[in-house]
Amino acid sequence: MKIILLGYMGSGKTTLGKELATSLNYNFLDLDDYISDKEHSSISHLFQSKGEIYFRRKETQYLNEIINSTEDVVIALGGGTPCYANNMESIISNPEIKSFYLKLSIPILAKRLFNERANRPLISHLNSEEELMEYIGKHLFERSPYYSQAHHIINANDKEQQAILEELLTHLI
Ligand SMILES: Nc1ncnc2c1ncn2[C@@H]1O[C@H](COP(=O)(O)OP(=O)(O)OP(=O)(O)O)[C@@H](O)[C@H]1O
Ligand SMILES: O=C(O)C1=C[C@@H](O)[C@@H](O)[C@H](O)C1
Ligand SMILES: [Mg+2]
Repeated sequence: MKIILLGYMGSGKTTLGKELATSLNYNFLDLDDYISDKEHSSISHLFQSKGEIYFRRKETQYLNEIINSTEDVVIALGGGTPCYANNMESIISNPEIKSFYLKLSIPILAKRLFNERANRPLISHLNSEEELMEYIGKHLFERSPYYSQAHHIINANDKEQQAILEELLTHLI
């Protein structure tokens, strides 16, 4: 089986994905790290040097490579992965995959991301938490229709990592 965590930047996909994989004794794969390794470049540098369209093409290519493999794995997607090409369709139509949307409110995401925005090329130029909140609000509005197609929607607001992990596990065992 493959378990996919998806959601906005900063929603905890990478952090939680590692924990979930350990609990299930599965391998863990972070799609952003996978792209960085394959392309020998950080995501920020890839955006700068080759542009977002190139990044999105590679993101879809590597997503398909991973989901068509045979191993049991927990996969943390990039924040935008579900919203490009036919990525969400590939995920929900595959009977081997269970997907989870980690849903968080705009103010919580903004608070979390403000100090971590440097490595996230879409938001690194924003100068205040208010500006970031405005950006996230608009962006989430566009992305929610994709995220909401996940098999399960997990309300992750104000929840400790352990509580979210336990909730995910109830859907898996
Ligand atoms: N349940 C939680 N409560 C509080 N903080 C959390 C929780 N889960 C993750 N975090 C923190 O939120 C930040 C973002 O988490 P993480 O990098 O896992 O998000 P992500 O969804 O993988 O983001 P991206 O899409 O940009 O890769 C980190 O600083 C992490 O420690
Ligand atoms: O939300 C997005 O579009 C992105 C999120 C990150 O995980 C990276 O995949 C990249 O910075 C783009
Ligand atoms: Mg991540």
